[in-house]
Amino acid sequence: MSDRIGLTGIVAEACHGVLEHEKRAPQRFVADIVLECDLRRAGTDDELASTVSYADIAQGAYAVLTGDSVDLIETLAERIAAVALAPVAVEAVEVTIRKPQAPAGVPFVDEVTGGPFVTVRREHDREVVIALGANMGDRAGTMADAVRALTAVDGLEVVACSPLLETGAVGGPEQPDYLNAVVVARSRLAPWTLLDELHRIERNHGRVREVRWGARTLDLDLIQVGDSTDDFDLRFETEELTLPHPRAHERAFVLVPWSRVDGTAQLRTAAGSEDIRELIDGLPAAALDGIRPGPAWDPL
Ligand SMILES: Nc1ncnc2c1ncn2[C@@H]1O[C@H](COP(=O)(O)OP(=O)(O)OP(=O)(O)O)[C@@H](O)[C@H]1O
Ligand SMILES: Nc1nc2c(c(=O)[nH]1)N=C(CO)CN2
Repeated sequence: MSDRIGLTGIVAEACHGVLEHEKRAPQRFVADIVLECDLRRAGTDDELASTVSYADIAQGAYAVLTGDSVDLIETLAERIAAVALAPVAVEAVEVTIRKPQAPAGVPFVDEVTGGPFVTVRREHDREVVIALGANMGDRAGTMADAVRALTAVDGLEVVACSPLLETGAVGGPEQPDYLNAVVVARSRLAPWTLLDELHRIERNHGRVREVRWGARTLDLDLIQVGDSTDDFDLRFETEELTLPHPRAHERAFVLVPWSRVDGTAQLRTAAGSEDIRELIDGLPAAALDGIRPGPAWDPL
């Protein structure tokens, strides 16, 4: 993503360094931070929640610079990168730490821009679970095309894909059976950017939204974003996007293919993290009745 938010020249006097006297006599440290994020949404809705508060990042970085004394500017850069990467909108960060008064045995050009520096770049790599469904047209062909389209999304790396399962339609009007599958991927993208990509792929496959839960050429749902160790980006509730998907826990056509691609997966429900195998075991027998193997495929 080429959109960026920058903070240059955050300056603090602090006691970081390897040498004994650096631990006692404060010297200057300067941090420059570049956040890579998709700013299209914020540019349209004018909402702070769609972007990152640069003041929060600046204060977080300053707290690291003035916090615990460390030996290396690498450590400062790593800690500030972790702070800057935390907001859900941020895809990647670049952090530069300068030490313009460093005791290096040589003069530097000035006391702000000279001296040694380190730059680190870190990007998000969150697990993403995507459910696919189709019950109109060439279902298997469309599903395979959709997986290929997912592999072509910049910032999304498809890791594994479940077998195709044939499932009876749940809810909505009378309609043909579905093919369903689940893809597990990793991504640096913000969840709303991912949703935009899913909608684009749906549109390219003739998806129209007329009847709720009606028949469709292709349906791509974002089931969950983030790993179980994350705690800042797992839950997301806006008008256009709810994460984890609010109906995933009760849908055999999502849970069963997901369990085929990741048998130990957990879904974060309102009740906490739940083993998807336990969720499947808790479904009424009727929910599992209509699920059977679909055609063989190898879309990756
Ligand atoms: N986690 C999510 N994944 C996909 N769409 C979501 C999600 N959360 C909210 N939505 C919103 O739901 C809207 C309707 O999506 P869609 O047409 O795929 O619904 P559906 O498949 O008929 O029903 P369901 O939402 O029960 O799966 C989308 O426009 C999207 O903005
Ligand atoms: N079997 C099956 N039933 C559904 C499906 C689906 O993918 N498979 N999707 C729905 C809305 O997303 C509603 N009902």
